[in-house]
Amino acid sequence: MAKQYDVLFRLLLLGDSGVGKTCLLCRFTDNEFHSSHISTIGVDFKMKTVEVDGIKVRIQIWDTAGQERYQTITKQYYRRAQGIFLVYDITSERSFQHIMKWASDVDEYAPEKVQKILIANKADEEQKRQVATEQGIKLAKEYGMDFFETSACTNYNIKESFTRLTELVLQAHKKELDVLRVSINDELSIADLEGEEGKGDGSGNSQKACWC
Ligand SMILES: Nc1nc2c(ncn2[C@@H]2O[C@H](COP(=O)(O)OP(=O)(O)OP(=O)(O)O)[C@@H](O)[C@H]2O)c(=O)[nH]1
Repeated sequence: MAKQYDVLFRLLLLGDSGVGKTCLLCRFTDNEFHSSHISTIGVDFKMKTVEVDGIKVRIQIWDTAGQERYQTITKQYYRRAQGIFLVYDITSERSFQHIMKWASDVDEYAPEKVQKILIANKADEEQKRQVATEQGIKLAKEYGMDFFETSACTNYNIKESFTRLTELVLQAHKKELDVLRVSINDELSIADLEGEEGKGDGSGNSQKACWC
């Protein structure tokens, strides 16, 4: 059977509850947006294949609950991630301040080699903005991360930010690409999936199977 992708990566979305992690994921994978907020319970995931520099990359994107009470569960997923989106909401100064806490958790629980980018979501809500673009740029610089303002609502910078993180992960794992290369038949064992594609985390924890 012809291979459908060359390499499989795991990316993780982190940030406070309500910053738009689920909407970013749904916009990227399904080009959908819904305006209601149903908090993710535990973790959920979606898959998408993208082509970067001629390499077909299957990305498994884990959407975590931003709520404090799920953090014991969500931290267990950090160590298996190759790339992490740290997401805040430009209309919430609080979500921006909390990026430092998310970043320190990543330092503690994620692999050293993990690639990170900073996402300032809800860029369409200019009239409600509490965090200036310059503040985001400055913070990203301090942490050595790339920075994107995005809008899941208007589809602004969504493909660009997911593609960029995928590129960074590919660069970081160049030497191991041969090891990571998988055939489609190996997908389930290599990915060590906890559920089937599109069925959330398989534990029944997922209330929101990406309705958005
Ligand atoms: N205006 C605007 N609203 C957005 C955007 N992205 C998400 N939202 C809204 O923000 C709310 C929260 O979005 P979610 O994606 O559910 O937030 P989350 O970060 O996944 O939240 P938790 O699952 O609780 O951690 C919803 O009402 C979305 O419609 C955006 O880019 N612009």
